[in-house]
Amino acid sequence: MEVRSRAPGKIILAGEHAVVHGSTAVAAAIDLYTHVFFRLLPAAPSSSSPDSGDGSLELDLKDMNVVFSWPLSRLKEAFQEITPIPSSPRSCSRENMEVLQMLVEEKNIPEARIGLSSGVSAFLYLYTSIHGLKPAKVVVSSDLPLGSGLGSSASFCVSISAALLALSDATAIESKSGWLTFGESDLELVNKWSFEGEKIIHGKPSGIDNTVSTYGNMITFRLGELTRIKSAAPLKMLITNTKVGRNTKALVAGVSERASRHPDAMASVFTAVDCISKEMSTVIESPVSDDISITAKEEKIEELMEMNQGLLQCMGVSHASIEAVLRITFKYKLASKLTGAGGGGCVLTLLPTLLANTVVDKVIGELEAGGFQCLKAQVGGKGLEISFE
Ligand SMILES: Nc1ncnc2c1ncn2[C@@H]1O[C@H](COP(=O)(O)OP(=O)(O)OP(=O)(O)O)[C@@H](O)[C@H]1O
Ligand SMILES: C[C@@](O)(CCO)CC(=O)[O-]
Ligand SMILES: [Mg+2]
Repeated sequence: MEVRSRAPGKIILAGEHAVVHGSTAVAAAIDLYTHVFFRLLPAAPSSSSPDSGDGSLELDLKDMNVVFSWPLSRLKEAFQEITPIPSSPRSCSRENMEVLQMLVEEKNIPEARIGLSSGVSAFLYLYTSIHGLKPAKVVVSSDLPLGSGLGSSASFCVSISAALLALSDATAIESKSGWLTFGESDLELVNKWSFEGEKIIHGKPSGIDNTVSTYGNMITFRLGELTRIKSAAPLKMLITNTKVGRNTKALVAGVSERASRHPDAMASVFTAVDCISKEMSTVIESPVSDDISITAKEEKIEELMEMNQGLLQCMGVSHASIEAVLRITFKYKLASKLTGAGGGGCVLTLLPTLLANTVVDKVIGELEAGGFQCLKAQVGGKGLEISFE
C-alpha cells in the first residue's frame, strides 16, 4: 500500500506573531510544496526473532541527502506503550517527548543540521501515533527553503499527516486516479494532527500555518478559526529570501518574553495588528472595476504592510538583512514586510498590477546583486492533495 501527498507553503500578509496572542492574521498558500511518498511494508512473520527484527521504519529526507532508519525492535523498546488511534489527534506527553528526543539524539545529527531534530521528532510522533509500530518507508522532498518563513514546518507536518492518514482507517477517501482532495472532516483531522506536529517543532504555534497549508486559498485566522477570503483581483508578491537562517520556536518565545516584560504596551501592539489584519482582509475582498480602483486598493495594502512591518520591528523580530531588503525595495517606492517568524528568512514585496516589468527586473537585479534570492510564487492556490498513483 502506498500513497503520495503534497501540501503548500504559505505567506503571511499580516498578523504573524500577534496571531499567537489572539490577533487576526491573513495568510495565503503559495505554489511551493512539500512532497511525501509513503509505503506501508508487509509486517514481518510473527516467528521472526526479536533481534532479526520486525522490520524498520525509514525516513528519507531527499533534499538533505539523509536517511534515518529505526529498527521496530528499538522503537518497541523505547516507547513503553503505543496505542495508535488515528481518528483521535492528541498532544505528545512529556514522557514520550523525552523518548522522541532520545531516539533522535541516537542519530547523532551533525551540529550544522541540528534544526532537523525537531522535524524528525514530529515525524516519529505522527507516525507512531497514527500507525503504531508497522514497518514503512517515507520519502520527503520540498520545494520550500527550510526555516525561512514560508511555512516549511507546517507543510512538512500536513503532507506527512495526510499521507499517514490516507493509509489508515480514519479517513474515507476513495483511491481514484490523479491528485485528490480530502472531504471536510478528513481535512479537519489532517489539520488537527499537523497542529500536534507543529507543536513539537514550534513550541507554541497559533495553527495558522498548518491551517492554510491544509485548506489552501487565502484565509483570515483568529484563535483557531479560519475564514476563507477571496481576493477581488490577483495579488502579485515578490518573495525575497535573505538566506539568514532562524528558528520560529525561538522567535515566538522571544515575543512572548517581551510581552511578559511590557504587557500593556505589547497588548496595544497586538490590538493594532488585529486592526491591520481586519482592514487588510476587507481591502483584499473589496471589488475593483478599473485601473484606478485597483491602484487605490494596492496603495491601501502597501500602507498596511508598512504599518505591520513597523509593529513587527516593535516586537523585536526584524533583522539587519530584512532592513536591507526594505531599503532596496523602498528605493523603487515598493512596500515590503517580513513574512513568517522574521529574524531573517523571507520578505514580501507587493508588485502593483501596473508596475512596469522593467522595474520589477531592476529590483530583482539589485536584490540578487545584494546576495538575496528572489522567488516568484502564485498566491492563494491549492491546499493539501493526495494521490494513490
Ligand atoms: N522537508 C523537511 N524535511 C525535514 N524537516 C523539515 C522539512 N521542512 C521543515 N522541516 C522542519 O521544520 C524546521 C523549520 O521550521 P520553522 O518553523 O523554524 O521554519 P518555517 O516553517 O520554514 O518558517 P515559518 O514557521 O516562519 O513559516 C526545520 O528545521 C525542520 O526541523
Ligand atoms: C510567527 C508565527 O505567527 C507565524 C509563523 O509562520 C507563528 C505562529 O503563528 O504559529
Ligand atoms: Mg514553521
